[in-house]
Parts: sequence; structure tokens; C-alpha cells
Amino acid sequence: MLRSCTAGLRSLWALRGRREGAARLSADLQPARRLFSTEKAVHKDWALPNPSWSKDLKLLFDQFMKKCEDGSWERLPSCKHTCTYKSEDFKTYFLDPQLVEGEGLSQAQLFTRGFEDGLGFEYVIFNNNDEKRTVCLFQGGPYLQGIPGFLHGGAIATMIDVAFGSCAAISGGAVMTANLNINFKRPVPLCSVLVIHSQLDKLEGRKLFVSCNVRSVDEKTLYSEATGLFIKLDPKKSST
Ligand SMILES: CCCCCCCC/C=C\CCCCCCCC(=O)SCCNC(=O)CCNC(=O)[C@H](O)C(C)(C)COP(=O)(O)OP(=O)(O)OC[C@H]1O[C@@H](n2cnc3c(N)ncnc32)[C@H](O)[C@@H]1OP(=O)(O)O
Repeated sequence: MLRSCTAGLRSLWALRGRREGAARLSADLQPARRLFSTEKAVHKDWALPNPSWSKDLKLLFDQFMKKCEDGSWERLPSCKHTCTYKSEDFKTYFLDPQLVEGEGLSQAQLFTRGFEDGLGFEYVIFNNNDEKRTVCLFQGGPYLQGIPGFLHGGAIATMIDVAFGSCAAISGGAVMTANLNINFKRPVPLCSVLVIHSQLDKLEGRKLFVSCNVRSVDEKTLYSEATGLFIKLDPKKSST
């Protein structure tokens, strides 16, 4: 079931014009930290198989878990309510203390994890840190329909953005999407499994250029190709 979102949450990341000084932030963020820390109680990892996962998705998951055994790949855990992975910079520099007053962040959750099992985004991301690439295994559920029987392009774009974000974060840490370009080449049947291969192509100062292809499980069908630009957040800039 889709959950409701407060007006405050909608502006969560649109905070560049309202940044506070670092000293003031560290004092004012105390309520925010309390909110985040209470969420540790529900620290479930959603990037693990559940009964809605198809045979294909489970099979691929097992294959990649095997690749993790020698340390070359790692599975990224995924939490619904709070980010634990390299997200401290976001909290430190981008969280508006005003947002956490009242109901604020208590209802915040990751967009892609806001659906009941199997209805929305079912996915897991594996990182290869040495090769600076990721593989995202994604099953798009019935609530992500666009054209009848097919996945909504926005859902594909969302998943590409998430996969890119993880790939860019390998080298960039706290990054944000600046640009996404997607070529949708074939419609994706609803509830099918997609494999998104992302890689870092170029690192230029704070700019991380990434690209990906989105394929069927057997790799025979190329559904989409995309490129993206991510910017490593600059703490000096963001605290002025
Ligand atoms: C991704 C997270 C990964 C880490 C976190 C791990 C947690 C994991 C947990 C859970 C996974 C969840 C994953 C979610 C993934 C979703 C991500 C999103 O949806 S992000 C929301 C949408 N994006 C925005 O709202 C940005 C809005 N834009 C901005 O805030 C700024 O424009 C920003 C930060 C992108 C850049 O601003 P400046 O002030 O820091 O930097 P300036 O000086 O403007 O640009 C730096 C360089 O980049 C170029 N640049 C900037 N934007 C460009 C653009 N659109 N196209 C081309 N070049 C651009 C500039 O020309 C400049 O280049 P020159 O250094 O001069 O060569």
C-alpha cells in the first residue's frame, strides 16, 4: 500500500537555499538525530528475498551472493526508514531542522521501499568496489504499471537513479543526481525481472559520470540504456 507523505517531506532534499552554518546545524540537528536513532528499532534489511520474489530473481540473487563470498562483490543492505550507508553527510549538511519539528521525519521512508511486498519495487544491489560497478536486480510489481501490462517509465527511471546513486557513491560518497538520460528501447512487462548493470565511466573533480544498461534475465533483451551525472556534495559549499 502506498503511504502518505507530508508537505514537509516533499521538500526534504530541496534545501540548498536554506542551508545553515555548520555550528548551528550541529546544535539544531539533535532532534533529527533522535528521530533517526529511534528508527534503529525497525532496522529491517529489505534487500533480501521475500515470498513475492520470482524464481528468476531468487536464482540471480543466489548467484550474486555466491560472488560475494570472495569479497569481490558486496550486497548492499537497504533500510526503509533511515539510510545507514554513507548517508551521514546528507544528514549533517542537508537536513533542515524545521522539518523534524512535529510529525516531520517520523513518517519518512525511502520512496522505493514504500510498497507492500511484491507490489512495487523489489530489488537488491550488488557493488563491485574494485571495478566501480554495480548490478541491480529488480522486479517491478503491479503497482508500477504504466501502459497496461507494462512497467511505468518513471519506475524504470527511479530504479536506474537508485542503481546509479549506489554506483557513484562507491567513489563519491555522498552524491546527488544532477542529470539522467534514458533511452527506453523496449517496453518492460510488468512483474518481470530486470538486471541493471551500472558503471562509473569517468571521475572529474566532483563530477561522476555513470552509465548503465537494463536487460532481461537472459541478457538477450536490451530494455533501456542510460547515462547519468552525479555530483559529490561539497560540505564547504553546503554549509554556507
Ligand atoms: C544518491 C545517494 C547515494 C549516497 C547516499 C547513500 C544512501 C543510500 C541509501 C539509499 C539509496 C537511495 C538512492 C537514492 C537515489 C536518488 C538520488 C536522488 O534522487 S537525488 C535528488 C535529485 N537531485 C537533486 O535534487 C539535485 C539538485 N541539484 C543540486 O542540489 C545541485 O545542482 C548539485 C548538488 C547537483 C550540484 O550543485 P553544487 O553547487 O554542489 O555544484 P555546482 O558547482 O553547481 O556543479 C559542480 C559541477 O557539476 C556541473 N553540473 C552540475 N549540474 C549539472 C548538470 N545538470 N549537467 C551538467 N553539469 C552539471 C557544474 O557545471 C560544475 O562543473 P565544473 O566543476 O564547473 O566543471
